[in-house]
Amino acid sequence: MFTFMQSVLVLDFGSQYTQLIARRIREIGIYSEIIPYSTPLDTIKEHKPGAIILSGGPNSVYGEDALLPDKGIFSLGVPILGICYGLQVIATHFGGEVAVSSKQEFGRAKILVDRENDVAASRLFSDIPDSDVWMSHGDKVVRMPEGFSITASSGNSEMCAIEATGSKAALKVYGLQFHPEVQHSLYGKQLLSNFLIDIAGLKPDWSPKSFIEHQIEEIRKTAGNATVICGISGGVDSTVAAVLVSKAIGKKLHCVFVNNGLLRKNEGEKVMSILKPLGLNITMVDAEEIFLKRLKSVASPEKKRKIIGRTFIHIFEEQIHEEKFLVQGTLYPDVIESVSVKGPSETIKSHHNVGGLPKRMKLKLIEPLRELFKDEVRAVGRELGIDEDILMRHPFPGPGLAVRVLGSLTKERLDILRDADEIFLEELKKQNLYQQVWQAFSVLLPVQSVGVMGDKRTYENVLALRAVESSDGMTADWAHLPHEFLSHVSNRIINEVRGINRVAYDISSKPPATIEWE
Ligand SMILES: Nc1ncnc2c1ncn2[C@@H]1O[C@H](COP(=O)(O)OP(=O)(O)OP(=O)(O)O)[C@@H](O)[C@H]1O
Ligand SMILES: O=c1[nH]c(=O)c2[nH+]cn([C@@H]3O[C@H](COP(=O)(O)O)[C@@H](O)[C@H]3O)c2[nH]1
Ligand SMILES: NC(=O)CC[C@H](N)C(=O)O
Ligand SMILES: [Mg+2]
Repeated sequence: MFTFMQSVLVLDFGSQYTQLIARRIREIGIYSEIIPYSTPLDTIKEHKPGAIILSGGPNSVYGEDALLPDKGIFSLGVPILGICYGLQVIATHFGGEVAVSSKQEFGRAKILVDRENDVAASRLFSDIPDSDVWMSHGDKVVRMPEGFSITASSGNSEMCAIEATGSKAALKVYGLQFHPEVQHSLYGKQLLSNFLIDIAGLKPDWSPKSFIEHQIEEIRKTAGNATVICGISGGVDSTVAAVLVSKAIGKKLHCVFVNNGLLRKNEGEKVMSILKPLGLNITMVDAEEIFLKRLKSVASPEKKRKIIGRTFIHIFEEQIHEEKFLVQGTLYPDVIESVSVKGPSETIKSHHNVGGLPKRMKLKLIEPLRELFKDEVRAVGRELGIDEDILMRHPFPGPGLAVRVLGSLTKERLDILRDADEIFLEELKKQNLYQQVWQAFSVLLPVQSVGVMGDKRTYENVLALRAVESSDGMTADWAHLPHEFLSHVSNRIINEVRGINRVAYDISSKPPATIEWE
């Protein structure tokens, strides 16, 4: 939590767009943080927010399952903007009424901005024309709260934008039925900027540089003189986290790179050599034998993940001497997935190698990137002077090739996959396609097929190639790689890799598929 930067708190009522709100705010250059809607007033006050945004959400304010924030937020004197469900919370709090609408509104709608002599009646709408916005609601305000005015309407909801005016104007409370955070709301970002900069008076001073300076200060305060351990994988997140922490505490940071036998071809040496110029204090631990021994004959994807998670812990434990803190490259989407609206009880996904780690080892966490998205982490990495070759690497999951050799693992099958995957990645780089996809890899299927090679019948493995386009890994589309390219890769793999006689290309999107196969 930053207390030294002007921040915006987004109270999460469970909207699918909550992350987008936080992101747009940071694009405007202002630091923002998402917290559960039920956060107590005292905690909210500790954040010293410069503005508060109430997100949308699936519930209805008049229903039994209505989610309501601490009422005290309306007396803090901090400007508040409610979006969709957030607007409905505001309307009912101030004595208005919300009811189910006879016409639901999903998708595009046009708003008419209330104006006097061509000037928007509300500062929120200054320089915003009548324009398209994105709606997603089934309820609407049917009676205005007293002291509020309508500042924009749409065909279906007359009270589409409202705000406290007259004697209540000093409250600085605003509500929007539509979603300014989605791209389809054409002037949405301008509107958020009007709220944050003009109305709340916040300064756009969030940048990778200011982020780094503040983090270094925070990390020094947290770690004091203690030594700190960091699991480093050669991936973007742990590398940026490690460099940032080492800038703060220097050689007191001890990085551990585990070769779990599930890495890509020559990855161990590659990682050690690309990390070398960073001057970090890194120990490479060769744990291939123990990982493969424990994974022997295990075919269930969940069992594999659990064994890998536990074994990572085991290896880290062996490396611990006097360390008190553990650095992790946790990113914002991970945090959001594990802090749901109903609080920590509803964890959606626990990361393979972090789950049990802190509690069991009594290590305290340092997670400097937990507010950022991947592209923001890359921007921070760039500011830290980390090489593009590291920053633009595709994500690689901790369980590695174990979840890409489907079914039982053997070293032989891992090696077949490694050889094929190297050809795929090498060709992507050669043809300048590597940077055009979000992630690309190969999967060895537990299926054999008949082929003919040199007039001889073969009965060998099938390999699937996977390449996806995505912005955060939460949703993804299969990458439409050129047919010529796929044909060339397929040819090379079948000719050069013993044990594969057929190559398939995965054309499933996420959802309903996932990016990895296991
Ligand atoms: N081989 C490894 N050795 C040590 N730590 C690891 C290893 N693989 C993963 N980790 C730890 O697990 C964390 C989560 O892995 P994850 O793959 O999400 O992140 P990353 O590898 O840092 O970045 P990227 O998502 O770009 O691959 C890492 O930040 C790192 O701390
Ligand atoms: O560090 C990780 N530990 C894991 O257990 C894990 N599982 C999936 N992934 C990566 O997350 C993204 C989304 O993957 P899925 O669509 O397969 O869930 C993709 O980028 C996957 O590679 C993982 N990363
Ligand atoms: N997207 C939302 O916030 C929806 C709010 C409320 N449940 C409605 O349907 O109007
Ligand atoms: Mg990784």
